[in-house]
Amino acid sequence: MNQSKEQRILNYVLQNAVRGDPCSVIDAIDTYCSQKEWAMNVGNEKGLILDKTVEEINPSVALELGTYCGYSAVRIARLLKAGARLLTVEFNPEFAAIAKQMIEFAGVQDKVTLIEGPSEEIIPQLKKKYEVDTLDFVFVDHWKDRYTPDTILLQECSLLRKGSVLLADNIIVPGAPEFVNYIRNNPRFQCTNYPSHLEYMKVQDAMKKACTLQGEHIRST
Ligand SMILES: CCNc1ncnc2c1ncn2[C@@H]1O[C@H](/C=C/CNC(=O)c2cc(-c3ccc(F)cc3)cc(O)c2O)[C@@H](O)[C@H]1O
Ligand SMILES: [Mg+2]
Repeated sequence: MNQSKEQRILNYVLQNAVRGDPCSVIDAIDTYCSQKEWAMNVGNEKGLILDKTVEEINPSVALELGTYCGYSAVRIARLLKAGARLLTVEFNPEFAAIAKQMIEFAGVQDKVTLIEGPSEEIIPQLKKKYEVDTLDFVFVDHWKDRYTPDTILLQECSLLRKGSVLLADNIIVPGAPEFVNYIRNNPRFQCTNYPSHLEYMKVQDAMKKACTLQGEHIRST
């Protein structure tokens, strides 16, 4: 059976990157996906916005929704301080298997917990099963119509505290209009827009950062 695109990306990394060097893995994926086959990794331009956000927050506990091949998991994990961890959620078993190998080859497996399953099932398990108190940082990059329900679910599960930061990819392309509407009109979040370009393309895209202004829904007395 012929290989999947994701398998070809992994093979290119295994043959062209340096084991244990996350930057070489990131560069290899960007090289392959800009020269050979486009793929929906956050890419290097939006990746720099992701890097700066992670460095600014310096999270102890980070969550990623939509691992895909593990590109942004490696990008985030390489910046985490000792003892900090990234939980990344992926429900496609083939992509999860690719991402697992990508994360291990990059040498960041000690910082990354790859959880296979749908976010709507995993998020309610984070506190008890994955020993999460609250999340310092969440990178949202899964199905675009799931950004809003999962942001609501994170709040319902008391996983966001004052100061928790969400960073959402693809605000323009493919777009997440419902999420933009939800987050913009929600007094509990302070938003910042980061115009950029679609990975590997000269097409406008953007990321949106949403900072939580208050954690648990404080009942107004
Ligand atoms: C069901 C919701 N819960 C989920 N739980 C766990 N994993 C999930 C979930 N949804 C989706 N996933 C996984 O996340 C990934 C999906 C990401 C969706 N992303 C996009 O569609 C996307 C698409 C584009 C794009 C842009 C322009 C185009 F012309 C074509 C595509 C660019 C991007 O940066 C994107 O992120 C997959 O690995 C999928 O298996
Ligand atoms: Mg994306």
